[in-house]
Amino acid sequence: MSTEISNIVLKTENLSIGYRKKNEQQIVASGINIEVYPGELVAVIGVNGSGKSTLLKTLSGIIKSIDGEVFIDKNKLSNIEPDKLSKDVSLVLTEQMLSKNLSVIELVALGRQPYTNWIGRLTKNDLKKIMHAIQLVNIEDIKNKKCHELSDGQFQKVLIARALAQDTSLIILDEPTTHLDLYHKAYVLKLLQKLSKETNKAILFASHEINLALQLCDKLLILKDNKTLFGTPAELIKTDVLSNLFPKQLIHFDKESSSFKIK
Ligand SMILES: Nc1ncnc2c1ncn2[C@@H]1O[C@H](COP(=O)(O)OP(=O)(O)OP(=O)(O)O)[C@@H](O)[C@H]1O
Repeated sequence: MSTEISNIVLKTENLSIGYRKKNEQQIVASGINIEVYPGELVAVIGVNGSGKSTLLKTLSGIIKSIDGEVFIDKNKLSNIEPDKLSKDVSLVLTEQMLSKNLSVIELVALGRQPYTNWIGRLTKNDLKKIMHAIQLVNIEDIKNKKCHELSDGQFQKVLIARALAQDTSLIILDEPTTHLDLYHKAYVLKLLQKLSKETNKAILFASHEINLALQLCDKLLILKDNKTLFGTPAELIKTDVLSNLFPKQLIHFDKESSSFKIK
């Protein structure tokens, strides 16, 4: 086994995702085979309803897969205890059920929950990790503000800092650029790219920002009509998957500029 293979953070084998209702199965996507290594930034791309959120929920253990396997740090996801999983994977969801009455530093500190004792006392090491996470996303100037005082872009950075404070090898984010303007979309995705390289964490996110993802990500997973394709931007551009992603009468993929254009 090569060193690279032995370092794999996330791997899926013939994964099928979807929902079970009584005796019925609704398969959303199948044949998902991905491999994500430390320091890689990976985007999950697909039209509305293609299964991006379902996949992220499956990879983070919120819902069970229909078939196939997920491995996190080479352990079968189904065998990982919840306590251990919260030290392996951090999850950033768009609609956070969090009290926005918390200050920024208090919210980032929640990332240390898997490590603190039952009264939640923070050790010196916890405080060090919290301050380091705040520095990494460059939010020192707002650390004492209440979360309800923040813009959507600032709040997204705080959620990313909380995931960093959780100190997991894998960070999963569901649509981290929702509600952001073009500058802040690019800023947040560029920040994720920088963090993946600086911290050597694997970062996987679902997004509709395909042009940005093609420029910034190491690999992309495309979900389309229950099928999936995984590869580097260069590999995917060589195939027809991008040209066929949207109805051609409105949007086409320009191979020369590696971006989507409106007709
Ligand atoms: N709890 C659920 N039970 C049954 N089916 C669901 C459930 N949640 C989602 N679905 C269905 O699964 C499919 C994929 O939904 P999902 O939310 O994963 O797509 P998505 O790619 O994240 O969409 P969007 O881009 O709109 O956020 C859709 O057909 C949706 O209706």
